[in-house]
Amino acid sequence: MQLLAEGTCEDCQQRTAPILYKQLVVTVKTNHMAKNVTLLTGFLGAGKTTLLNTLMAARPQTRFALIENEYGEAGIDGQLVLRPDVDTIELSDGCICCSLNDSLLDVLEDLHDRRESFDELIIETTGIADPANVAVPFLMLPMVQREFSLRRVICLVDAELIDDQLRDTEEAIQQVSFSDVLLINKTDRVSADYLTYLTNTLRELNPFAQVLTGQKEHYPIDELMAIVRDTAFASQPASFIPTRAKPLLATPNLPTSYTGRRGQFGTLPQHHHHRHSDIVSLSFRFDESLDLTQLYHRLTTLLLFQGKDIYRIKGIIYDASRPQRWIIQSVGKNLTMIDGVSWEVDEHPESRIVFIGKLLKSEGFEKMLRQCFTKDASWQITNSDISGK
Ligand SMILES: Nc1nc2c(ncn2[C@@H]2O[C@H](COP(=O)(O)OP(=O)(O)OP(=O)(O)O)[C@@H](O)[C@H]2O)c(=O)[nH]1
Repeated sequence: MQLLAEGTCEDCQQRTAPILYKQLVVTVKTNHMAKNVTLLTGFLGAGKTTLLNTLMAARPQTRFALIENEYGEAGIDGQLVLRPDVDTIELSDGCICCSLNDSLLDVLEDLHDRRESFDELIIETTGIADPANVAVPFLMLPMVQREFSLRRVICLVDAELIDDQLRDTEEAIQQVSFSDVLLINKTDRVSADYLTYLTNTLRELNPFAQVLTGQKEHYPIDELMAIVRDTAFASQPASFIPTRAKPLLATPNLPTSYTGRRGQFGTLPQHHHHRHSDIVSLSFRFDESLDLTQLYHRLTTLLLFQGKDIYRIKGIIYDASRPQRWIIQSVGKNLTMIDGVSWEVDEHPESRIVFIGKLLKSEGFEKMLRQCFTKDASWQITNSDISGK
């Protein structure tokens, strides 16, 4: 060990506090280099991508890397990210809290290899992810901790639907109870009294979280950013870590069975694998034109009669009678359709649509979509039962 009187950070060329041993200089340097990580969670359709776009637009100088996880096969979310310069890594057809946990480590290793190309990392989870499981590598693997500092877990909460979601799904409870910040979104859809009730309910469920409110285009970005920059999550004393995380962190004996993954960041214990009971995603992809008006009417009817079990519809639609792609979305019974960018001349237009809900069966959806095709559609169907992943 080399004795030093003082250190100079090679990255910022500023003098550090007097440091005695070279080992300590190394520690200071690695802390300096650790990339800040923000985990964005929240139930299906709560507004994660909407907030993400606002956050990134508000900080044009920051070079973001983004991990976009969606468990539908269709790969739609990446297309909804508005800043074209963002280094987006899409992990589709599974959830990084369980089936794709190893893939998350692979992506982190890859990002570490090109760490000079970005300043901060944002991870948008799927709407049914357990954020505690996504956080595990950042809290338990020393190699990951050294390179990535999980600063905050922000949970988007749909003001209108969260009450039902908390009643009906374990996933919504996990998300609310693990997060550091609960941002009640879509305040335009509820009354002020209801908002007060909701704030109290959420505070009871997670007394450690800061509760903020906001709506599309009016997010408390400064407040949110200040929180993101707050004390490193991983170094908080255990008493400040939300109750749900404690069993994970307090595991006295790590299981001896591992996934078998080989990589510089190590492996995760298998006991974090879990199932998303009953929630199914059906993904459809096809390259023939479909009638947008017809589709809109059929989806409206579908939501009217089956809305309770359909948590989310997302689609990018090709209608040959229109120059642009159309983005169709539903959350609860609210269906919206907006036009997106035009198809490029050399682009192969195709439609992708995903339905996510409780025990959905593909036959009915397939039949309905077939009825919306303008003519002779050739298409490909995939569906996946999340509970098996
Ligand atoms: N009325 C209203 N709608 C909103 C607000 N924020 C987002 N939305 C809409 O809610 C829908 C879902 O928003 P997203 O940002 O895609 O939600 P998400 O959480 O990323 O969705 P998933 O990734 O599928 O879980 C979109 O149609 C948004 O335009 C809001 O404050 N008010």
